Amino acid sequence: MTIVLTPYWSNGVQKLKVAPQPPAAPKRGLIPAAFDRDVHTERCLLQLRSKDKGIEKYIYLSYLKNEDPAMFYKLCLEHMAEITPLIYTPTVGDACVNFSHIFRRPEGLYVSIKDKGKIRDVLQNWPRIDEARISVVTDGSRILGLGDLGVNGMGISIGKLSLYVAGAGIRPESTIPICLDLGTNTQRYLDDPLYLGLRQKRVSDPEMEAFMDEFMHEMTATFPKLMIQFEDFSTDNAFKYLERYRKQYPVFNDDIQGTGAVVLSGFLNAAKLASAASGKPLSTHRILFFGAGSAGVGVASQLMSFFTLQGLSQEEARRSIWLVDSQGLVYNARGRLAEHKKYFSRNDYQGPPMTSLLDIIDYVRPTALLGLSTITNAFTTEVIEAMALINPRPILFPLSNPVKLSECSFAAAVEHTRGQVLFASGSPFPEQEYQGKTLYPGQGNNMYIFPGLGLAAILARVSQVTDTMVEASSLGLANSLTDEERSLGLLYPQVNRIREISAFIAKEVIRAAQKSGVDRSPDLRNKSDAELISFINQKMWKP
Ligand SMILES: NC(=O)C1=CN([C@@H]2O[C@H](COP(=O)(O)OP(=O)(O)OC[C@H]3O[C@@H](n4cnc5c(N)ncnc54)[C@H](OP(=O)(O)O)[C@@H]3O)[C@@H](O)[C@H]2O)C=CC1
Ligand SMILES: CC(=O)C(=O)O
Ligand SMILES: [Mg+2]
Repeated sequence: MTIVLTPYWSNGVQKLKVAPQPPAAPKRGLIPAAFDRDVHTERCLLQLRSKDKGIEKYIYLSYLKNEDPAMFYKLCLEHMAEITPLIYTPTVGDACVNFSHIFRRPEGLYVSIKDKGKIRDVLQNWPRIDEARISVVTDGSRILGLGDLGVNGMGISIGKLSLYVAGAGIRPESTIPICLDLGTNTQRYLDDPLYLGLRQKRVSDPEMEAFMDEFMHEMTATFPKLMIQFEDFSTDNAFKYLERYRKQYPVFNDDIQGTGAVVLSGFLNAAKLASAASGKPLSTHRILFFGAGSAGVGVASQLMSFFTLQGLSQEEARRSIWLVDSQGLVYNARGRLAEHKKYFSRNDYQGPPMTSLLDIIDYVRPTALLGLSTITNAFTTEVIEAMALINPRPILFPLSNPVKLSECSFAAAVEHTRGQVLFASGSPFPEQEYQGKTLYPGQGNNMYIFPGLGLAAILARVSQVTDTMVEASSLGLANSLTDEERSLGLLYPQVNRIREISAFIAKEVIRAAQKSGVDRSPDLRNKSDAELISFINQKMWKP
């Protein structure tokens, strides 16, 4: 099927034309004599590879996506490991920072505080209302670890949705990237004549709240079959709006829940290998979080709820987790704490503030150190060596994005643990040779989770996203490692299998939705697992 998108900014007419199958042959003279679609795939790849800089490759791929979406997604699927870092982290970080400068043409929906009171009118301008199934919504206030990028955050919604299409076969015309323009507190953007957003500071909390209530209400009224992913909201708002809407609308927060799921999955696979080396069971793990924001606390909560399922009491599970923030170890006697840190705040430490990560490691003696802090190279040589001294196979997950903010590189982790590290990072690192052996880094990034989770939510037409669905996505991912991948010591499956993995995750999530009673596709209940997988595969859009 050929999809022809009429440029909707050109004449105010917004429509999608779906050409009948098979597409009409091109008119004579409009295509060169030797043009061949397969050869053209190679041509596009060569053009992409001829560019030196990541950002140039990003711009080329954006152009390709707009001009020839089928070719763009074909390249994504056939060269997933090469292209994902260009359309997503780390390159999407550069693209967002420079979004107003590299901007070519509008893509997605911009809803601003000036639209308050008439948000429905704005949403109704979307050209593909009936097809809309999934939206990634950001307010640009915490894009990756890069801070408040204002309306430039649109790049992250676009990037995540490209992965929905490539990774789970969501139809391209069913996706809506949205950036809410509520101002920005980043002065250099306010001063930049090319900046594309409103030139005002961020609105107050009550103003944002009223805006968000109207926005969510109108989204559901306009797009009744839409699933919403909240992305890269600043910490307080990430927690606040997830809690506010999660029982009312089909919505999830990728940074809290998607990250929780992906890290639990990698942790489980790492913990098996660590336990095999130490002889200690899963219940004895001690997990230190360096970074206690939306991602850190989201992951801590996910690990904790898994531990309780494994038979630990609530208190035992809570006590296996320590948080560190910009002020050091998080503990009750330290004084006033942000709401989201309170649950994991320690009540068993009374001393003076403990700020050095080395001291904290010495005190906690963690089996796993997880970085979600945005602090580049916070896992110094000494920190990595300290972890290796305590553990035969230390678990080190520097998860901050993009790659320049990673708490350590894979090379450093391998070198300072003498090849024993169990490693996953948020952005990709190259493999390493160590003593004649190739070691592979894991990529602990929510991109393994949200495509399958979102696809399941769409197919089962869920009314809400439950904790059990998120957990099912995590266990589905953990269980999708093949024997070959396990024998290579991988913690996550190879990304070129993403569609197969997404289908498996989607099946698990649909089953969890059915158990929770939040599904609204009764037909899927009668399908066997094999039938369900085959149904999911058949529903995936293929370029
Ligand atoms: N791999 C993945 O899939 C994902 C990765 N991430 C990455 O995680 C990172 C954090 O995201 P998020 O949690 O939303 O951001 P937040 O801003 O909510 O959290 C950052 C945390 O790091 C802490 N921190 C800052 N400076 C230091 C320091 N010097 N020492 C110790 N802790 C410090 C902050 O402390 P304080 O609370 O005191 O300010 C805060 O707790 C980002 O880089 C993001 O890209 C996020 C989601 C998914
Ligand atoms: C991966 C992701 O969601 C983040 O870094 O924010
Ligand atoms: Mg994010």
